[in-house]
Amino acid sequence: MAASTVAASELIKSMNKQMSTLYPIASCVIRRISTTSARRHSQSPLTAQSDSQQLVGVVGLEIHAQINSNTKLFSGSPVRFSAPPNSLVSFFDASLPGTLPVLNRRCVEAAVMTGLALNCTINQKSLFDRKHYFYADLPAGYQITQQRRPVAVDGTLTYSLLGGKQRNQVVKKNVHIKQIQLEQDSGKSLHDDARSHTLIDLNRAGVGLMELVMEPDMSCGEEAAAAVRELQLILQALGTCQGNMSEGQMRVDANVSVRKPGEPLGVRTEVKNINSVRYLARAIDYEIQRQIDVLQRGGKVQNETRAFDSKSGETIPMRDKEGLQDYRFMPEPNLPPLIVYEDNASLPAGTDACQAVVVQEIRDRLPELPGVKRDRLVQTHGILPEHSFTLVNEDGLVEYFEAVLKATRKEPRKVIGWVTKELLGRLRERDMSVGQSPVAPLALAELLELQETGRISSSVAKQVFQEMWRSPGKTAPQIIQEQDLGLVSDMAQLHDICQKVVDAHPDEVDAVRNGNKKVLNKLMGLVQRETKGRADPVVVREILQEKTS
Ligand SMILES: Nc1ncnc2c1ncn2[C@@H]1O[C@H](COP(=O)(O)OP(=O)(O)OP(=O)(O)O)[C@@H](O)[C@H]1O
Ligand SMILES: [Mg+2]
Ligand SMILES: [Mg+2]
Repeated sequence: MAASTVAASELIKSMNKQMSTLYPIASCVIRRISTTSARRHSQSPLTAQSDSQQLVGVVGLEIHAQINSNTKLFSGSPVRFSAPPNSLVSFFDASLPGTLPVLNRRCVEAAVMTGLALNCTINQKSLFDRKHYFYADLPAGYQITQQRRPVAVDGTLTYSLLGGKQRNQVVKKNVHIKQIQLEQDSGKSLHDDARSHTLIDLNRAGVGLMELVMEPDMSCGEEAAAAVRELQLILQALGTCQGNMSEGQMRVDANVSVRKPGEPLGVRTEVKNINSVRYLARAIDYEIQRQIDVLQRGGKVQNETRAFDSKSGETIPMRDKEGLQDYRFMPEPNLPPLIVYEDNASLPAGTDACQAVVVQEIRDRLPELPGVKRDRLVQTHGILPEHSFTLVNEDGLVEYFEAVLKATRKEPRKVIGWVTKELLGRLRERDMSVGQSPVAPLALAELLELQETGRISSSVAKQVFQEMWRSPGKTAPQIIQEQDLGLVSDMAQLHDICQKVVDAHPDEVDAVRNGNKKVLNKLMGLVQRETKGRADPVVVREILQEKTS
């Protein structure tokens, strides 16, 4: 109690001064890392070797996703990342006496939409509860959450891994979603090691979260990483959470245990607050191996909360022991049950439709989800499944690809290489988004069209693309004209160049005449060198064949 009382009183001062408050409390690890896509599924689930061969990992995740909303869950304070400390704090967020929660409809709609996208049952009536714990960054001494009856239950997340010998087979897996509950975020404690003090920032206090609780259906870090990555894409497609893990918009608690298949679940540990997909995979695999080692040495796994240390790659016990905590759950007295309606027809007479949450309206607004998008891309454009993953993984790339396709006759299977290698490769090198590409889709389409209709060779097309990248706004025809890169169409000139090459390489010509057709490619390369890649390879081959026959 003491800690939260101090936090609340000190906060008032800090709200006036717009500066952070100092408290001596437990340290807090803060990491900033970039989001990465799940790696390929190259290994089988972790298992113990030799003597206890059948011990396998069991993984269940709790994911806190920050709801993409302008204001907090129960107050009108704005939600913004990296604002000055304690500048986005209302009296309610600071838990001043006499303040009451007002539920943000946008947050409820986001949770319902997320539930629908994950095939959940939406509870027509859900309830809010108080969960008590005492940290300086939780000034009320409790968090409002949904323990007894959450807004959505019993769903499924389908995620994919790339497996098989050639790593291009899509393996689909399911993880059950136990529930999605609405709850408040806490503030942030930032430890100042030098002064042994902790700074409290309440900007995040009261921000709306969806906690998604998954059943323990996964068995290794790789699966968990793929599931979280898929969830991140789904939330981003829905717009219900921006999913930026490095900004803490998605934080994962990994519950891990090991057991022999068919036996009851083992004792779990909970690795808290992991904010990168890559670290999640590493933390889980480390934890599975650690538990196997403990059991193999005859020890027992403790039900405890752990943290992942990204430097050492290890999980380490945290000071608070989850098992000992009593949250003293109680119904939140200041909020009525949350009621949502299936459709407009089920609204009680006199209800203002604009104030109600109507499930059917939200269902009608569901966008195309990543899994559906990938299947559609493979089916309609005939591209490989792994290319559909690359496209969907990169924000805006599907739209870019399809805009190029619309404006060129080039086959999708040929366009995909340009988009995923030439374009995406360059964007990644420079850490740029698709929206920042200096080459617009129509400009790329124009270039590809010139190649498709035989006006330039494929090697020239690559040169031109490089130039378009370097000089934004310059079109392909402009560059081709300026640098005289168009195909050499003068047949007499081509014959002359080919003749020169043939005359200068009698040994190669003999080899071709003796049936070594590969040497013809060398001669073609020499002609291309002479023409700076501007000769039509089909025509050059014909001329050379004639001259070496
Ligand atoms: N033996 C187990 N091994 C691995 N995961 C487990 C095991 N038992 C439960 N889990 C997972 O642990 C998580 C439990 O989450 P839940 O929110 O229900 O409870 P909690 O962790 O006690 O609460 P809190 O929200 O306070 O962390 C679920 O994701 C579930 O799948
Ligand atoms: Mg939980
Ligand atoms: Mg938990």
